[in-house]
Amino acid sequence: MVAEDGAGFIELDGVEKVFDVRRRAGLLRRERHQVRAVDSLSFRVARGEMVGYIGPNGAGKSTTIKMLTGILTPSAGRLRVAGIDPSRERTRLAQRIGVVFGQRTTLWWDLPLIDSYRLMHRMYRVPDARFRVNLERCVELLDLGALLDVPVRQLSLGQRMRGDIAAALLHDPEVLYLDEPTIGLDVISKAKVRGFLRDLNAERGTTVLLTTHDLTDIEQLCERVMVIDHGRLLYDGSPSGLHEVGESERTLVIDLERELPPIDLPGAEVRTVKVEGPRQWLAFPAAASAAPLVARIAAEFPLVDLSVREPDIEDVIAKMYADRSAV
Ligand SMILES: Nc1ncnc2c1ncn2[C@@H]1O[C@H](COP(=O)(O)OP(=O)(O)OP(=O)(O)O)[C@@H](O)[C@H]1O
Repeated sequence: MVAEDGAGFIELDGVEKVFDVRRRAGLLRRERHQVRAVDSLSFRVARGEMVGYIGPNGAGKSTTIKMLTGILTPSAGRLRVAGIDPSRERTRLAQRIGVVFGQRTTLWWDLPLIDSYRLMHRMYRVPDARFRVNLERCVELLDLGALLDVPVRQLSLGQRMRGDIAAALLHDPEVLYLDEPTIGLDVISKAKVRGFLRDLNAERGTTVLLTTHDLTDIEQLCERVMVIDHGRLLYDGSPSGLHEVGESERTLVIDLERELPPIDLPGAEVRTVKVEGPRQWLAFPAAASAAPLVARIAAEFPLVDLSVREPDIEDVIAKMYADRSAV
C-alpha cells in the first residue's frame, strides 16, 4: 500500500537525470558526453502546499517538472506523485495533475477558447456536471467571459495565460505545475494570476509547484521555496530564510531634522552606508528586527521620518551561488 497523503504527496529520493549528448569535435568526429541535469535530488511536498522552485538558467527545473509529469524517465532514484510512478503510469497520472508552461500553450491556436475547453472535456473524460461547474468557476474568477468565443491567436499574452490556467484546471487536478506563469505579463495581469492561484490553493487545497524567475511571485504566494543549482538542492525553507543564508541586509532610511555626523549606535549590529544632508542610510542584518534600532534612533536623534528598505531577493540568491562556488 502506497501512502498518498501527508508529507509525501510528491516524493523524490535520490533522483538523477543524465542526458547523453553528442558534440562535434572536429570535421567528422563527434564526441559523446553526459549532462547531469538533475543530481541526487530528494525532497517531499505535502498535499496542499504551494512551493516555489527556483534557480538560474539550466539549473534543472524543467527537467524536474518533466520527470514529475512522466514526460522524462529518471536515470536513477525514486519518484512518486500521489503514490504513482509518473513515467510508468503517465496516463493515469494525467487525470490528477495540471501543467501550465508560460512559454507554450496547450490551447488550439485557431479555435475559439471555448472549443479548446470542449476538446479537453472529451480528452480527459471529465463528467459533464463537473466540467460545467469548473468552467463556470474559472470563467468567473479568471475573467474569461468575453473571451470564450475569441480564437486563441487573437488573445493577448495575459488573456492567453489565464486561458491556459483554466484549461489546466477543468479536470480538477490535485497538483498543478506552473512553469513561469507570469512571464511577460503586465502588472495587472500578474496580480490577477497571483490572486487566482492563492484562492485556488486556499479553497481547493490544490498542491502547487511554481517555477519562476519573478521572485515577487514566490514572496507573494509561497511559504516554502526550494533553490536548485546544477541539479542539486541548494536551499529548502521559507522565502525570508533565504536572507539569512545569503547574509543579506535591510536598510533603514532615516530623515533627521538637520545634517549630523554618521549615526553611531555602539553595541548594535548596524553600519551607516551613506549620508546625504539630513538623510542617512543604515544597513542591518535582514533577519534581525528593525524595532529596537528604530526605538533607539528615535530616542537618541532628532528623527523626522524613517522607512525600511527590503533587500532584493535576486541579489540574495546570487550571493548564495557565489558563496557555494567559493567553497
Ligand atoms: N533533452 C536534453 N538533452 C540534453 N541536455 C538537456 C536536455 N534537456 C535539458 N538539458 C540540459 O540539462 C540542464 C538542465 O536543463 P533544464 O531545462 O532542466 O534547466 P532549467 O532550470 O529549467 O533552465 P531554464 O530556467 O533556462 O528553463 C541544462 O544543462 C540543459 O542544457
